[in-house]
Amino acid sequence: MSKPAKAAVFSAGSWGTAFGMVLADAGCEVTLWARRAEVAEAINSGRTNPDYLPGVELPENLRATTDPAEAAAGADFTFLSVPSQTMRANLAEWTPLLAPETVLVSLMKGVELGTTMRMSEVIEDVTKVGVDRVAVVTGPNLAREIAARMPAAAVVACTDETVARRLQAACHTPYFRPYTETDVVGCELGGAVKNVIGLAVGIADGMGLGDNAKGSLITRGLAETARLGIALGADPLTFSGLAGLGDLVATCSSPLSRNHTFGTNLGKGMTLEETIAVTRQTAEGVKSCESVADLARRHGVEMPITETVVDIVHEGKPPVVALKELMSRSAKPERR
Ligand SMILES: NC(=O)c1ccc[n+]([C@@H]2O[C@H](COP(=O)([O-])OP(=O)(O)OC[C@H]3O[C@@H](n4cnc5c(N)ncnc54)[C@H](O)[C@@H]3O)[C@@H](O)[C@H]2O)c1
Ligand SMILES: O=P(O)(O)OC[C@H](O)CO
Repeated sequence: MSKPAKAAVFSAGSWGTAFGMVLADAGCEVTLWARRAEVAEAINSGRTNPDYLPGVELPENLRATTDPAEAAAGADFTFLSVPSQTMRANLAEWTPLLAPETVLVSLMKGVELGTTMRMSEVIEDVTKVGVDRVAVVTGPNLAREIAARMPAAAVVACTDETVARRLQAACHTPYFRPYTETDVVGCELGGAVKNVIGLAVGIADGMGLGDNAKGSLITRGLAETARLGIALGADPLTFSGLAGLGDLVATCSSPLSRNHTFGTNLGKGMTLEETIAVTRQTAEGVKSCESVADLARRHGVEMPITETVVDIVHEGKPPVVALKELMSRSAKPERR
């Protein structure tokens, strides 16, 4: 019998912990890196992470440490799950500690501000590891549902399909069904842009605009995601898969989505400051709406919903004004 794969997960937030459970259930030996000692202690002694996944009993083969070197040692796979905007600084610190042949896997759904890099690009840039050792896990995967072992499918993407297959085997459980992909660009853009569209749908829900508005935003949101993807060399079909439509539907329908909830609060009339104050976890779209809009402008791609989210979230434009402007844009064919 081959020995279990060793997995390091940085860090012990909602998704890092929930995905650590998936890996442990799939038979991996898992070490989570936690930023705070009390989180590591609660995981090791109480088999729980009360700050991020209250009420969830964690498996025995999942342990935690605050020592990044201990977490990284000998890992076949190193999973990265921190806020996208801190990834570069975090990884610069962890790079000297990484196991020599480890596959680096992004669990994150964001685009870096300033550079407009996707997370796999940031990983390659900081570690100098080749694309064939950098992978992505994405799809409709709300952490709380996964932690309750509710069924979900996902995509594991790497330009090297053999690596994607190894990763698939490492995280396949009776409730978590990963499919392989080689379109890393499309998978990452699907994940990052759905957070922005999730904010837009949340705003519409908060304003009480109804389900036709929701269906319209999801569909047109997917259209602008695909336009950006095509400009960046992604396969357009990726956006009708789990990383595109699948994740968009889960995010835009669920009260568990932090991005959707953030938008709903804004749509109900909370100020940005009030909304930030009641948001305890990472809502990536709040920052990534700016980097996605920047990326689109650099490539001459029109993303009106994304631009509208930037206007509301960062420019203080009232949602009713933004809605009027979005609806009165010049008429055009659906496909072009
Ligand atoms: N939660 C989900 O349902 C889910 C599902 C799929 C993907 N994701 C993605 O996973 C990534 C992480 O999200 P999350 O939900 O786990 O967020 P979270 O807010 O629950 O956890 C963030 C983690 O990052 C750590 N952290 C925060 N600032 C840090 C810093 N400066 N340096 C080091 N560590 C820091 C926190 O201690 C915490 O452990 C995001 O990109 C998100 O889009 C989340
Ligand atoms: O809670 P959100 O909005 O970050 O969404 C979580 C996952 O990305 C859904 O797949």
